[in-house]
Amino acid sequence: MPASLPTPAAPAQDARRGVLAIPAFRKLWNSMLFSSLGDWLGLLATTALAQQLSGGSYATANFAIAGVFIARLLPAVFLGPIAGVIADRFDRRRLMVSVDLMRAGLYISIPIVHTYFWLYTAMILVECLTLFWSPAKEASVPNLVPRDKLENANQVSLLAAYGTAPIAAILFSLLTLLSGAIAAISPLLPSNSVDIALYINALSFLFAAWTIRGLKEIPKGSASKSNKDENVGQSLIQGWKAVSESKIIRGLIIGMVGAFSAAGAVIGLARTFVGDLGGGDAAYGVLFGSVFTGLAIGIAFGPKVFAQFSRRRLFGAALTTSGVFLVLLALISNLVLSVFIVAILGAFSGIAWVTGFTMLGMEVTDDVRGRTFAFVQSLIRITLVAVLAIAPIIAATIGEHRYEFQTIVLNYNGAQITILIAGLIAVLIGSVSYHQMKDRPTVSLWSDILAALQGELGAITGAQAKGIFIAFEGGEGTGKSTQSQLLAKWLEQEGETVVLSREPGGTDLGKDLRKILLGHETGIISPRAEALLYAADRAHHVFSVIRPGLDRGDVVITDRYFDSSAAYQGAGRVLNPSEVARISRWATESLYPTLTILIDVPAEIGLGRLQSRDRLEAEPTEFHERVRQEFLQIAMMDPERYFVVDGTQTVEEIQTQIIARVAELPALKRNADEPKKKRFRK
Ligand SMILES: Nc1ncnc2c1ncn2[C@@H]1O[C@H](COP(=O)(O)OP(=O)(O)OP(=O)(O)O)[C@@H](O)[C@H]1O
Ligand SMILES: Cc1cn([C@H]2C[C@H](O)[C@@H](COP(=O)(O)O)O2)c(=O)[nH]c1=O
Repeated sequence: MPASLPTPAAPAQDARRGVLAIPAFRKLWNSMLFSSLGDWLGLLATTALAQQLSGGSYATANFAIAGVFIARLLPAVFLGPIAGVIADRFDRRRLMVSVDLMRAGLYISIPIVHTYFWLYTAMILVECLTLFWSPAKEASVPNLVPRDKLENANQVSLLAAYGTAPIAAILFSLLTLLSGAIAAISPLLPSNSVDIALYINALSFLFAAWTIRGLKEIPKGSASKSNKDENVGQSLIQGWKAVSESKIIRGLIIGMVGAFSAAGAVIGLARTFVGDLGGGDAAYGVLFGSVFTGLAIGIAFGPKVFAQFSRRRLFGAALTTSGVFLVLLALISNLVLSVFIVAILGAFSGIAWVTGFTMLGMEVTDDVRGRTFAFVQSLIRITLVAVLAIAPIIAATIGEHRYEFQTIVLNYNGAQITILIAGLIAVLIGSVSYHQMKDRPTVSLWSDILAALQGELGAITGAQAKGIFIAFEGGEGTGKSTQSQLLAKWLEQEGETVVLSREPGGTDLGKDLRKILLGHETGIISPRAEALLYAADRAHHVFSVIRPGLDRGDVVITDRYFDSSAAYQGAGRVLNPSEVARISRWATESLYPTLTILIDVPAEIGLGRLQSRDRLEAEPTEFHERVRQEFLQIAMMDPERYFVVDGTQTVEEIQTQIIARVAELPALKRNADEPKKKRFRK
């Protein structure tokens, strides 16, 4: 126990506003906001233009739209990694201003030239330029924002990048509806909504150039060298080597690639799909906007709504649900319903997206995390290009079909059928992912969803810690103290710094609470008061011993933690274990152990090993048997985080099994020294 209390982390509530309060960053953010809005508008306009230029041919329209997406993605596949290195060699502010001016010029030229050739050429050039702009921007942010606000800066940057998509969609739809009125104001103004959108896009880049020009805070000269000098091929090979060892990561990547394939099919076919349903550019804008609105809702609220749900299950389940809605989208030929369906589809895709990336960050160890992300991103780009190229070919090959059943006439065109196939593939991949990563095999998905919505047991939501946190749990006399001491010794021999503590009583305050809680002289305490006293001990233990130890990178072992409360005060005292667990989650700010070792012994045997009995140990055997069953239930819910060991074996046998399990933990020094072995949680 440290002599003085650690300084608590500052509450993060105001952090997002904080970063935008920095004037230089706010200026850069404003420019990002406008150029992202313009960019989305440009994307909608160029796809609509591609369709206009097709002259009404179904096949040509599909290929033309796909061409726009491919033109936008292809440069990133080949030029992405090199562009970062080149950008680092130039003065960042000048580079960004020049790129913005050139992008503006290119967007102005598209409606003037008005040919397919120039549309694609301009798109490729814009993308190439953006590949130089983005690393220059990334490198500039740390110059404008203090280190501790970098994460918030990333959050608000993402908000600018994706949050503007639905606004652009609304704007595009409005432009389509108001283009006639705009042209009536003056003959000099363009009458075509696509042209207007492209000019607005150009203006947004001019605004960005003007803003960045005034950002004197960006230091002159070239940026420091980034670590992006691996090409896509190398990144793929290195990344695959790193991830191929883990079933979970494989499941995750299969799922993410599946999600992006389905998304690619929808994006690539959306314009023709809308056309098939009788909609025009305005409807396309609305549909596009509702996907992104759904996506934003999924990203923002999904993790909160499903906070108590196993992330692994959530990922597969969300992906499968998106697939189901994709199938519905293809089958229901109704434009209005489609808008709602794509919003829900987008929300579940958003949940899968955010859960997938969060898990990737959590499941992969620090030394290979960057590489794994680079691998996944390269794979996603390649998948998107492939799907955007293949989906329209399939749609065009299927062509337009009309089915008549007596009085009912059904029109199913290539776009719908391709979306249907994409939906079925998403359902299939989602189910594979779900089964690859499924935890808690004995708990049904439905009961898990219900429990999660009620805020029950089971999820891993706490902030990431640097060190390793191991908890020992079990009934009385099961051998927790014996085994935790033996494990601490073994870990120290392995070169780890170990903090061995216990509950109740791991702090000075806790020692006093322990006396109250376990002393016979205390007599009967109300079960709720008892639960709160244990929670108070735990809150202070986490705050002053466990968290600081983990922040230092130590291995923290605790003899009992929050499952004891769910078992003793919940099942033992017959309170609701879920409610008791909720108090513990609040007390610990959802700090979950990396691994919980449950030593299981029939209550009678454990009690028989004790020399004397304290206030709780003195409870009847039935009380302790309820406690034992609750522990077993909790462990069954999350078999990957719990290791249940039969405590009736000899001390040595138990110790060998515990060491074998702990030795697998990827964050142990011994595993970091042997990078080829056991890098991931299995
Ligand atoms: N595997 C075992 N077989 C037989 N006896 C054991 C075994 N492990 C521990 N013991 C003995 O049982 C008693 C209780 O062990 P220990 O204190 O390690 O258990 P505990 O789970 O921490 O108990 P409590 O919950 O009461 O603190 C001790 O006398 C210990 O020597
Ligand atoms: C943490 C915790 C503990 N208890 C009970 C379980 C035991 O009877 C004692 C602790 O004694 P030990 O010898 O240190 O195992 O307290 C509980 O009822 N609730 C809890 O949260």
